[in-house]
Amino acid sequence: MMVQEPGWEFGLDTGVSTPTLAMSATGSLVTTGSQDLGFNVSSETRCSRQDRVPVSVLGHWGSNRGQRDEHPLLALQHLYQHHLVWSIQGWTRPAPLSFQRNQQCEAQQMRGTSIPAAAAAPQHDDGDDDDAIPATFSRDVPRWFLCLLAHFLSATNTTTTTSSTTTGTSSSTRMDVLWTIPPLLLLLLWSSSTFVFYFKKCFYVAWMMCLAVLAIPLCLLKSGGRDVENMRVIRSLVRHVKHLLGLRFEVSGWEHLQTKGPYVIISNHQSSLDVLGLMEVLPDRCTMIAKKELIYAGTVGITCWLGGIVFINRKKTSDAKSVMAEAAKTMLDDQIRLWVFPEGTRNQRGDLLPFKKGAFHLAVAAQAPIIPIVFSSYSNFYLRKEKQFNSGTIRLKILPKIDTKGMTTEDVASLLDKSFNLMRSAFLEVSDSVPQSNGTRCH
Ligand SMILES: CCCCCCCCCCCCCCC(=O)SCCNC(=O)CCNC(=O)[C@H](O)C(C)(C)COP(=O)(O)OP(=O)(O)OC[C@H]1O[C@@H](n2cnc3c(N)ncnc32)[C@H](O)[C@@H]1OP(=O)(O)O
Ligand SMILES: CCCCCCCC/C=C\CCCCCCCC(=O)OC[C@@H](O)COP(=O)(O)O
Repeated sequence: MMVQEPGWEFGLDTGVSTPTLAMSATGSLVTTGSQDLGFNVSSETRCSRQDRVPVSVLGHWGSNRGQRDEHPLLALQHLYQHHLVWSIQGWTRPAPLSFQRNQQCEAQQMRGTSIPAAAAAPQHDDGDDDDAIPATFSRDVPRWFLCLLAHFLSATNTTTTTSSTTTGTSSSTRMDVLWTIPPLLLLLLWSSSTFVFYFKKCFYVAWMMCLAVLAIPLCLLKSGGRDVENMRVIRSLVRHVKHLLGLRFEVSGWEHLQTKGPYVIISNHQSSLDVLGLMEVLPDRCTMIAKKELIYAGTVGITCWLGGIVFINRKKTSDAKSVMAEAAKTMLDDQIRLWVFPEGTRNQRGDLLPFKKGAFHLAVAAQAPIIPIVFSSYSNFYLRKEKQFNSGTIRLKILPKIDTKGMTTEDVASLLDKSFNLMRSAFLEVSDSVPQSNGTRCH
């Protein structure tokens, strides 16, 4: 029996230095039910390199390797991995195309006229192992993505078309689409580091939001409202997230956190991922100073509020100063520790930003010691510009406390300088020795 599935028609724009693949879901992918995947290329494809050339891809799923009911994705994967992507890359090389795979393609069985005859397909064998994935494969995400999108579009088209006629066919196709999603994600995760980057980032935010949904009632049950003790709940909820993102922490200097009473922790700030390291070492009765915008971060914002986080308006120094003066009093009254990011913003430039003065005023006002904590550079696993988010190790170095007893506002500048210099050399030291995700050392 000949089964017809909607399919794709690909156009390869060869007029630009990096060819892009355009596609539409208007073509037909015809399954013959009796042969291996077949490809077909129109004759004009081979001559008009400057034009948008239609490349019709014919294939079938169902009878590949004798399995009529093989899941479409397997056939699709087969198609992408071993034929389509390879062939399209082949197009960009001086060698002739290699849309060969199935010379027996039964073009005459195809529906519609937009798909050219099989006889026109160039039958070039470049001698490479068909199963070998090209080196540029993983960097070709957009093409991959378009291919996969084409599959979705065509499957959706089928759903729409068939649903008006047969409800049974419609629901089975819809099931096909649903079943395609998880392996599709796996395929993209396996093939594209850019996709991994966005996926991990979105996952991180979404997961934290979900955890916060859980944290809100737990905090309310624990303390009945806003309380620094809620940080214990938040800490235990967040601690596993590092595993989900493939991150490891190596902490040194635990003994320096054994200090009794209130203190001010200062640390460098590279990304929102710092929250994971922060929760790794967060002492009891410790909360943070954060920008006020964070309170609007949905469930995370509410959780931050419940955890007693002190929100400051960075744009209004006078407001921020009075909030911090108030915080110094609360520190002493309620025996609270405060974590401040003295850089005042996220920074991933491979060095520390000059410190703001608030944390040092705070410590002096409360006559509380400062405990610096340094996070090693994330550049061995996380590069925002390059869209890289691999697995990696983060070193956390807890430095000895710096006493502020007897200090006044006059001493703030020198206290800041001393802290900055200590943290900067610790940052360079821990970042230098941190293992790369590929096993080498970061320099
Ligand atoms: C289940 C899932 C739930 C997940 C929950 C996750 C929870 C974790 C949350 C983690 C939160 C992390 C948040 C991180 C951030 O938001 S970082 C950004 C916010 N933080 C900061 O900005 C802190 C650092 N900034 C400062 O300290 C600044 O000094 C500030 C107070 C903001 C003022 O800013 P600015 O004017 O730009 O800075 P200056 O340092 O130049 O100060 C100007 C003059 O003011 C004097 N000053 C500053 N502070 C004080 C003070 N406290 N008391 C008195 N005077 C002060 C300072 O000396 C300057 O004057 P002079 O130049 O010395 O005359
Ligand atoms: C309505 C919903 C809006 C959703 C917003 C997403 C909220 C983020 C959710 C989960 C992330 C988990 C931890 C959040 C804590 C991040 C704190 C942070 O890193 O803030 C950045 C701030 O230090 C400096 O900001 P800038 O670098 O100056 O900018």
